[in-house]
Amino acid sequence: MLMRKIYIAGNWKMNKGLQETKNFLETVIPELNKLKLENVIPLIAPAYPFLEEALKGSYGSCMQVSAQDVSVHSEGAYTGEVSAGMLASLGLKYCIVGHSERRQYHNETDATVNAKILKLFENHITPLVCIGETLQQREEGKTENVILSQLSGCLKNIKLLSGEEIILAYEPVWAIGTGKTATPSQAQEVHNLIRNWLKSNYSDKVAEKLSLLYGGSIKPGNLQELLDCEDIDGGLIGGASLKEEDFLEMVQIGRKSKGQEC
Ligand SMILES: O=C(CO)COP(=O)(O)O
Repeated sequence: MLMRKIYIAGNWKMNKGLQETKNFLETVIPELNKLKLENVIPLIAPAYPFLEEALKGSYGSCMQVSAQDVSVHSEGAYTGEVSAGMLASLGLKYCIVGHSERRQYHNETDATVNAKILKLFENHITPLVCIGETLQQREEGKTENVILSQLSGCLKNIKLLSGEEIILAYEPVWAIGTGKTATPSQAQEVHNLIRNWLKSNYSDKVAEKLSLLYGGSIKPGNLQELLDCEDIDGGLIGGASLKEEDFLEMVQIGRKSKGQEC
């Protein structure tokens, strides 16, 4: 029996406006409603202005909606920022934090990510925390050190008991939007490292239950081989999640993987 939840999570980044968000949901939701999805959770992360529309359009279905980021602050004079409390007031249950694009273009550090996780916890929102090494770090043989340091920095003083309080995504920066996917064995190696770190730093239970997604140039054609890896529990998908038919195909692949009933 499958132990962990499998997420097919679309990070839409700065793509899709209001009408495109509506169109996506009008196509995808009726199809999702026909499926028996036990442990597979379809999720989309639209831009802030369309979260409410996405929540409305997904209401009553298994589709989950996530924000792409959150402020480290609770309220006040922070022009352009959106707090975890504001997201919670919409009824939002998930939020991505620490994406490499936030780290690269907005100078976010592991300490920033840590502060954001705490704010999300206070507001009962599940953080989807991204970590991953750059090409240079991989070529210099630093992948393991980088991943372990990101884990301890992002999860500093974060209490995990069930393992379902948080989702982690391993996204090698060199595989994002480049068409270069990590090979299943490269991805599995890092996922196994993360799973073992969770065992040592939390518990067997947390390591067993925590969903660990892979992200970076996933598409319908390569998702199955990634999901075949023991420690990969779904995908955080950029470009390929924007097309309705690809998203649905990837949900189907998730549903059929890991001995899932279908
Ligand atoms: O950054 C990603 C998801 O968060 C991955 O993006 P791509 O799937 O477009 O490579």
